[in-house]
Amino acid sequence: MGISLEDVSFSYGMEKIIEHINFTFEKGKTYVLLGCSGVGKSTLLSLLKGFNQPEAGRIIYEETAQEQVEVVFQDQQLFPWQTVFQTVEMPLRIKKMPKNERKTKVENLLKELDLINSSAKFSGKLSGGQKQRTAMARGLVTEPDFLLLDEPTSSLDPQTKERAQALILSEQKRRKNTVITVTHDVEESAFLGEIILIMTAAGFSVLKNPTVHLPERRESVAFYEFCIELRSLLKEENR
Ligand SMILES: Nc1ncnc2c1ncn2[C@@H]1O[C@H](COP(=O)(O)OP(=O)(O)OP(=O)(O)O)[C@@H](O)[C@H]1O
Repeated sequence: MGISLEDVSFSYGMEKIIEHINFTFEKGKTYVLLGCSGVGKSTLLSLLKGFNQPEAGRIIYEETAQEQVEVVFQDQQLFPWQTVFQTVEMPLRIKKMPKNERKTKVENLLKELDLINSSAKFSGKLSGGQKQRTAMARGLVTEPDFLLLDEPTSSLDPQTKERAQALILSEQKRRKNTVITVTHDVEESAFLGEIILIMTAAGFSVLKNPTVHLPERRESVAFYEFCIELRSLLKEENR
C-alpha cells in the first residue's frame, strides 16, 4: 500500500523529463532520490504531491488521500509577514486543531529543531538554515502519511544537519509514515534511506541500504562502505 507510479511520463513543453517510470513507494518506508542536477528529482516530488499531472500513465494513491502528502521544497516558500510560530502553526489552524493543542505541538517541534528562541521572528529575517528548519517544521507538524523533502538539510551546519536528520528518522519511526528525501549528499542518503533510488534519464536503479539496522551506524565501517558504493554508482550512472 502506498503511492504507485504506473508508466508515468512528464515533460516541460518539449523537454522530456520523466519517461515511463513504474515504481511503488510503500507506506512506512524511507526512500532517497539521488541523481545529477536537472534529472527530474524535484519534478517527481511535484508529481507525487499533485502540483503537476503526468502527461501519460497514472499515479495511484492507495489508502492515502492526496492531502496526506506533504512536500517541503528547497526554496522553502515561507511568507515574510509570518513569524516562525505562525508559519508552523498555520497547517494546524487549517485543520482546526484547538489552540492549546496547537501551541504545545508547535512549541515542542520548535524546541527539537532549535527554533524556539526564534519563534517570534518574521520569516523574512531568518538565516538560510533557520528558514530551512522552519519549512521542515511546517512539513512535519501535520504528521503526513507521505513526507517529501527536497534537499532538507542543504543549508545547515554539520551539527544541526545531523540533528535534523535524526529528527526526520525519529519522527518517521514514531509515525510509521513514508519519507521520500531528495538529496545530493551521499552520507545523508545512507542515513535517511532504507531504499535508495538513483535517478537517471532512463529511470531508477534501486538499492537496499544494508546498514539500516546497525547500531551507531554513522560510525560503522559498513556505513562508509555503502557511501563509497553509492558514490561510485552515481559516477557510473552520470557518465
Ligand atoms: N517549471 C519549470 N518549467 C520548465 N522547466 C522546468 C521547470 N522546473 C524544472 N524545469 C526543468 O526540468 C528539469 C528537471 O528539473 P528538476 O528541478 O526536477 O531537477 P532536479 O533533479 O531536482 O535538479 P537539482 O538537483 O538541480 O535540484 C531541468 O532541466 C529544469 O530546468
